[in-house]
Amino acid sequence: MATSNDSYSLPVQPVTSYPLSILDLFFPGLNGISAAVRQLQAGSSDSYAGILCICGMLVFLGKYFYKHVREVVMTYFTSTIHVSDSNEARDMLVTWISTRPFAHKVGSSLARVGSGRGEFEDDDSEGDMKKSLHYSPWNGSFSFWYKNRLLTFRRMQKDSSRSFFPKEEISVSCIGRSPKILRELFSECRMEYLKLIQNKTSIFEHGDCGWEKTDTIDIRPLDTVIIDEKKKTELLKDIKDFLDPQTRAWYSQRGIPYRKGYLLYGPPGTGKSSLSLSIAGSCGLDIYTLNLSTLNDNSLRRLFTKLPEQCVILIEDIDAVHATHSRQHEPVKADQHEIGSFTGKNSRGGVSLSSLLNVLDGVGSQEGRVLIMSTNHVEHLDGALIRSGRVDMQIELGLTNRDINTRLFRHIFMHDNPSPGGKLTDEAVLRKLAGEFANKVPEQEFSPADIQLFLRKYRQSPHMAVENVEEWVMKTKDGKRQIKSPDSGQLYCGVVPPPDKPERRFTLPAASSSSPTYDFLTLSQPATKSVAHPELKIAEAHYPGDTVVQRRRFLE
Ligand SMILES: Nc1ncnc2c1ncn2[C@@H]1O[C@H](COP(=O)(O)OP(=O)(O)OP(=O)(O)O)[C@@H](O)[C@H]1O
Repeated sequence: MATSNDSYSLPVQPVTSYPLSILDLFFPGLNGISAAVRQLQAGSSDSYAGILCICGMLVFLGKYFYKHVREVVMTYFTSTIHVSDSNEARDMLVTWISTRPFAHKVGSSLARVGSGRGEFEDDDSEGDMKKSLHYSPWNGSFSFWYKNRLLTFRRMQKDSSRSFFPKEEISVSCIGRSPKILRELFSECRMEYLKLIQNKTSIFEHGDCGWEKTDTIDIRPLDTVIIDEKKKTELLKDIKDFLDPQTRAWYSQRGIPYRKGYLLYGPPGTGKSSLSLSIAGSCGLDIYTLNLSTLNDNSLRRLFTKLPEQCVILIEDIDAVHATHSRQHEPVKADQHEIGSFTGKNSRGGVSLSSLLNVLDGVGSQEGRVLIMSTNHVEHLDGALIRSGRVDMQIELGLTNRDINTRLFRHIFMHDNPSPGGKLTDEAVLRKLAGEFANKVPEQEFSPADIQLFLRKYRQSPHMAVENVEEWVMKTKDGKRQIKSPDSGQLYCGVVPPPDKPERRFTLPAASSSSPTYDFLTLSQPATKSVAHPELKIAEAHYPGDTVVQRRRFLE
């Protein structure tokens, strides 16, 4: 009986060998395998079990061998360059890799709809822009030849359990201790990338880990922003002069902080954002947009320290946050100078005015940056925020006058816009029509956005635009006329519905509530002022008694 039992089970024999126990510390599981091998040697198992044991042993040792040899090779015989997820070096490398034929053949790819950060476009979607697919190598590694050297590209998803957005680890390695070939590769990636983003403006927003590029758009030519030419030229000259390398030396020799600040102010739709984008593009600078209401003092400081040497920082609607408001007209309460106190969204405490002033021109403030702040209410801003030194130039962008109306007309009906009756090539006709149009539009009544919206409707026919403008003026003025509120005596403005939509009423929420998306049109609650930007799909209301600006998207 005892004999038959022996043939089916491996009697566990005590393993007394000391050295193997110590080895088990380094190679967990090795003890068990060696015991099995010894039993096999002792002839206590059948031949299949023996083969299995040997295979298991080989796999086990092979795994350790490969891991350690790889570690040794990677440490002592290769060079690697890593790129950070949020840095543009990553975009340079992934763009280069993604556009090489070998990248199209890798087994694991990341697919994205829309132009991503360096993905190559699917051949099948060529010509069809709608939801075009883009691919790039993902979660794996592959080798490729570059200048007769074998390089390895690795792109892996990091453990993203603690982050909402998956992060990546990207590197390129080569055999040999010199990273020269890798630097040559990066240099080529950079050159190609610069060519690709030529005539483009990159837009960065802040996320969990600092700045992230969210978009790359074509540079908006300055002549498409129609404002007072003198102001535009003066602004452009001032920024170009500031960016001149000699200016930097001049500033440093005199101990003047090398920074610039501008304030653009005026009613909505007068071109503040458009001018900022266009100026940045014309000067070859990227735009970093700052949303103060999502930040606290620490995150604001961190973001400013991570800004590149030369860039535009854009803070739009700076008056929409309480901390920037003038302290002269109101008693100062503990929380009153905290951004975010209105929305209550910033549970971490918001940004204080002192911190904001500090990052703008304190000791640790970034040199070389161009700050552009925009506001609809310059009168609300704290004097400290816009004092000389912090803001070097204030530019008012106002409602249209005769000159602007004429130029807006000419801009829309430029020669390359064919009219239905043939090409509008006669400059004299265009000049005459523009003059007639401007005569019919009252000055200081409409924003350039209003005028542009009207002209776009008739973009095929300048004649029709001139014919219909008076009616539009009357209707629009009617809609904008001020109405006495029966309840509070506050004045507020009605809002004009888009021409193709029936008027609908909605109730503005109380200033403190966070209301969902809703249709806009006629106010049923008094507000000091309300404005709709049909083009931007936004309605905004300024409440009496406070300076909160409510902006809400309205439905299509
Ligand atoms: N001066 C202008 N020249 C050309 N287009 C303009 C001008 N002003 C406004 N527009 C057009 O109107 C739209 C809104 O403009 P923009 O966002 O620049 O205005 P804004 O002053 O920044 O408004 P807001 O104060 O609401 O942010 C854009 O499509 C822009 O092209």
